[in-house]
Amino acid sequence: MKSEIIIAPSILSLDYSEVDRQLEELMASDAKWLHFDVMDGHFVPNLTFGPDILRGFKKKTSLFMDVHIMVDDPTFVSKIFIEQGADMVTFHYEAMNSIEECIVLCKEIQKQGCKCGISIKPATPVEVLDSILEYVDLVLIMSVNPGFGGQSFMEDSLERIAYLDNKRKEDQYNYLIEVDGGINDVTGKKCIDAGVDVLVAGSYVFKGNIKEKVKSLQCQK
Ligand SMILES: O=C(CO)[C@H](O)[C@H](O)COP(=O)(O)O
Repeated sequence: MKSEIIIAPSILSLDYSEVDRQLEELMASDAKWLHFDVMDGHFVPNLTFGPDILRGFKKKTSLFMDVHIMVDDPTFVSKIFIEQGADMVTFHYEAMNSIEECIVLCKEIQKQGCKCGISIKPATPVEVLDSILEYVDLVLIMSVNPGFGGQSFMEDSLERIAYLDNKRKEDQYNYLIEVDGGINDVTGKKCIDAGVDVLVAGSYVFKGNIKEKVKSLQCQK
């Protein structure tokens, strides 16, 4: 069955001097999700948004709020973003002590009425996630080292995506596969062919005509 690819523009690359105009363009585009990169300056070497920013965006748009927390304390941070209306919270395997702890947090997030994703950095073997796959709503493959927009896509991410897609078919799991980092019309197509459902794109979407850029990423799988 064919399904539509979800495009999740990352507000990391949004031009904050043009925020109203860019948000209007986004809402007029085919993008259904908005991707929030929350960074604490410690888990990754960059510092970004707190929950007030999410609350502000919620007043302006009904786009699905996809919150990726790159922080040392996902238990605390997930809670405050859920309180402000996150629809999906994705935390990092590397920020937790064990996969068992990840499963506990995943269930806590879902109990709070929010969908839960798990993410891994490029250096982490994808197989570490095997035992959490039955619980999560989404798996996010980082195709750059997290921290900054504008980096080049790591091609070996395609094997990791294909692994998750095969596993999902074999074991009849329902999670979405998302990829983030260096996504454009060329790398995005490769990811779709490998089995991805959600493309996060920052600099590609926000540099140029937003509606056209989103459209160029959108195709059937
Ligand atoms: O999570 C991120 C960085 O850690 C960003 O979402 C990602 O890098 C998107 O930016 P770009 O599309 O410019 O690569």
